Amino acid sequence: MSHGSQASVPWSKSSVSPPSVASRSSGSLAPAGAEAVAAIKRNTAPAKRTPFAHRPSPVPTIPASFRTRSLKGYFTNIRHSVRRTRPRTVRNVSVGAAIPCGEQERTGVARDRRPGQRKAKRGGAARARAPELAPRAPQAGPMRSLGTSPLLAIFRGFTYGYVALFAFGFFLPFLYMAMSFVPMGIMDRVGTSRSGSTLVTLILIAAVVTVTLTLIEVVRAQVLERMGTVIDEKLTRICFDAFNREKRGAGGSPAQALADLQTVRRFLCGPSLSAIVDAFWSPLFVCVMFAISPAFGVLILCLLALSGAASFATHTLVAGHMSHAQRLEGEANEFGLAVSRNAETVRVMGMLPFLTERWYGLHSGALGWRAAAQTRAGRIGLVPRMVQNGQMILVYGLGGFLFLENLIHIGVLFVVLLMMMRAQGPLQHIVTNWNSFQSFWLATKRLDALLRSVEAAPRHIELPPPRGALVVTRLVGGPPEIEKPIVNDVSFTLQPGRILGVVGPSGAGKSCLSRLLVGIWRARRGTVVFGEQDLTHWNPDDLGRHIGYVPQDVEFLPGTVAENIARFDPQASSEKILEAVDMAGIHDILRGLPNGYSTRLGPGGHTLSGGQRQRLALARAVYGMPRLLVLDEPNSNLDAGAEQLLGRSIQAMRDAGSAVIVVSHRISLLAFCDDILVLNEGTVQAIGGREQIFNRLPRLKAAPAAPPILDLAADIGGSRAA
Ligand SMILES: Nc1ncnc2c1ncn2[C@@H]1O[C@H](COP(=O)(O)OP(=O)(O)OP(=O)(O)O)[C@@H](O)[C@H]1O
Repeated sequence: MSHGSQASVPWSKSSVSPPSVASRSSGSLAPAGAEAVAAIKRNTAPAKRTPFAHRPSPVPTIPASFRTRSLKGYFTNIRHSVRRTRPRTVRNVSVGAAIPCGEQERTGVARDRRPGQRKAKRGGAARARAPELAPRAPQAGPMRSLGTSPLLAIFRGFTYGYVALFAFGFFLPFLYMAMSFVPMGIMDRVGTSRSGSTLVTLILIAAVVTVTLTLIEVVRAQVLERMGTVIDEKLTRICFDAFNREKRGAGGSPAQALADLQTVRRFLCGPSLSAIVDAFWSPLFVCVMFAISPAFGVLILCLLALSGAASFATHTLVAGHMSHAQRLEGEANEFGLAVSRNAETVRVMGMLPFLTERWYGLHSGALGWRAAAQTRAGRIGLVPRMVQNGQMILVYGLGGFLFLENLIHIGVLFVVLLMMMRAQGPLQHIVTNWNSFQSFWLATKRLDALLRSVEAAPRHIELPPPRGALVVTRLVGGPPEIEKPIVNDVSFTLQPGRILGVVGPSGAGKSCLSRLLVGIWRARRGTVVFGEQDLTHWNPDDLGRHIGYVPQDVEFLPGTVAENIARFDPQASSEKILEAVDMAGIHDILRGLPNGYSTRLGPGGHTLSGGQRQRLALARAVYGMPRLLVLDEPNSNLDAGAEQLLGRSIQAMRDAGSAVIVVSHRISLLAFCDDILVLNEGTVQAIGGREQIFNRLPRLKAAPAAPPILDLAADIGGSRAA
């Protein structure tokens, strides 16, 4: 049986003829694909819109007024400061990082391009020369120099906004003071003169002050909220993008980066910042108290010192307990998530009781440390709390004594109480929320490290589409987290229009080699040159469009089948998606899905079988007809018929001029390969043409040219038909 014959698999759900991959090379769609295109076009309105394109749900977007003038005068400052900072921020933060912010900076750096946008001129000198890399000045180490901190550069954009907040903070104390004098006036003037008009005047003054205070507080909260939104908008995509690229020493996870961003945003735009601003004016209230009577001044200073010392002692003495608790909480959460991920296996093998105990051990450990911390903090805070609860008595007692000594007027006590609250309030907030200040500082350090790592990334110039061989020279590499390289001294050249099969025993390093070839890991030594350019010269997003990759463990992202095939490209055309489907020969799978191309995948979506996942992953890999296709065990879950389709797909890709690498344990797939590389313990044991290797290695030679199971399947089909 020839390889080109169609596979008929009697037990498959639909006996759809595999698409005619031969017609692909002529540029026309295969019949099945053409039908589907026609069907899609019939059901599509407006005509220009692709049915696969992501349709955004009507979620509220950031109001334009957040970036434009909405509250005249004050907001003008913020808007100007943001606009003035934008170029600097872009230069500092996102150069070379290929951040998909949609802004094409004029830095000469290759940015994300939408499909359809033209690349630089093909061929010529650009192709022949190695690209000029313009490395940035190294900026290792988090928060090494505040002056060069990219995060600070972003915050600097809000200088005027923060100055305005500070100015608000200047007026507020006077308004609070004015408020505090009103009850004193009522007691003093109205009490002695019994004048109704004086009372009305004082109440009117109080009303005006109250309205002004409330307005200022509301405006201040709104200003902070809007600044927070702008900070978020400027940083969210950078953080998400940077963390999902290489982890350049920043540590953590994407979720951590976004959580850090939330922490920074909440701090800078929440009550903590207002407390800092207000705290600047606390000395003014203390001075007023000193002016009323030095005794009150000393009292407030003593109270402040006591509460500060208690908070410092609490934070210092429970820090160890809290860090133990947090570590165990993290471990318990991770363990719990791992158990949930493997819930079926856990249940079926009766592991749940043991795992519950293990998880509870971690969880109760965390609880224990927290309880110990709380007990200790409670003991330390006992005296300050008592003093705080009794401070009114202290003020009244001291005030009564001073009144008896004729040193103060009794009505002054209202002023003193209010001044005390205002002086203590912000400082109290800072000390009681010291944890949020610490979290802010740590989150800032991590974000700064992340942004510096983005800055330190090499710049990439736009390269023409790769044409030419994949040349691997003395490649050494492996997982970055382990010191010893897995792949050692591997060299080979793969011309376009060839299929290389990589075989070897389990653990030989085949998957590691695949990862190095597609650029997931960087080579420690040696080079991988693709289309006359070293892989490291490419902007990863540009390179990705020329590479198709099917990993060993296939995962799909939350989205429709079509979106997953189109790699979530919002500009994907129906034709391109169908071309990929056609090339991978998965029409039968699509017909079996509840909503065809619109079936949702990922968590909560439709569950595909292992074989279906691999075939769909192949469609995603061949989307856009990449020049290099690397398939890591793409047939491990396939039946013989599907394996035949896979073989035909890779041959079609080869015929279209792609270089194809197939890692496989199954010898049957090697029949479709032109060359074979045998890997063992990370090194090349043999490499050459298929027949040559078959002749050298008896076990491979024993493999038939076509898988026998296919004949068997055909026989079964034939006997059934008869
Ligand atoms: N991320 C990683 N971290 C640490 N070690 C790894 C990592 N990935 C692979 N290894 C190690 O590298 C070696 C080669 O693994 P690799 O997955 O490349 O083997 P393979 O030839 O693909 O095996 P198989 O055919 O079983 O998939 C193994 O010993 C494995 O433990």
